[in-house]
Amino acid sequence: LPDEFDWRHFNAVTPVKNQGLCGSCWAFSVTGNIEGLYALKHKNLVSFSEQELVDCDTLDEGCNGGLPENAYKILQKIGGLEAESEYPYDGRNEKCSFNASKVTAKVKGFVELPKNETEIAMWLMKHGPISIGINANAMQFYWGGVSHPWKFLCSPKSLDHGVLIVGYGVHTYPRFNRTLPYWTVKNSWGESWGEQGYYRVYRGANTCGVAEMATSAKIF
Ligand SMILES: CCC[C@@H](/C=C/S(=O)(=O)c1ccccc1)NC(=O)[C@H](Cc1ccccc1)NC(=O)N1CCC(N2CCOCC2)CC1
Repeated sequence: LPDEFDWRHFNAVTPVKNQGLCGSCWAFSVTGNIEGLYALKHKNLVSFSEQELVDCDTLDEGCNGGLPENAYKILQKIGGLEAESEYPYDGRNEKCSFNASKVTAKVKGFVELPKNETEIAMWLMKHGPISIGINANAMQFYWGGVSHPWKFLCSPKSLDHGVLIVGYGVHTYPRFNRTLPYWTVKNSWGESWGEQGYYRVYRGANTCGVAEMATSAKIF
């Protein structure tokens, strides 16, 4: 396993987005995963529609929450995702205006990854960015660096946010002769949050439950 890897270096990640005052983090986690898969398979980075999921995913609850696995199931059923440009984001629950003829990314299923961070890193390198559930407790007061909260402050079993792993690396603190392995996580709270919209969290201890619900779509 190389020391670090980052899909942003391979044009497989769109710019950081902002979900606004809508609990649609789960939809951004899914579009980020499919954007990566699509970019790698079709050599074309397309921004995909979260609003389609908010409005049309009847298994989930739009701005009131959802789960990536439900989204993959619905996308497989209706056909797939339209581009952001075809179905732009409004950040509120609206009537579904899905148009099957405008589907760009066709979804054929999904996979649940093993709850093992080494296997997740290997899968990431081979296939692309991964949707995860995470406990966001340590994200609300995050200002940068490698987040490594104590377990009792960020239970791996209390997942409440959907985000996207785009890479991993090791941060060295030469002064203390310490190295901290981390995941690079794309959030959907805008570019002014965290490290230009990104969150680095300790890798190797299932911190905040990063390995609890790692999933990916399968696309044509
Ligand atoms: C009100 C919904 C808030 C939203 C994210 C909002 S948020 O703004 O990103 C944020 C997150 C954390 C702290 C502060 C702010 N959270 C979700 O959508 C989270 C995301 C998540 C949780 C666990 C694993 C993976 C992903 N999901 C959820 O909130 N839910 C999961 C699905 C559940 N449904 C119940 C009925 O049957 C169908 C499923 C509803 C609650």
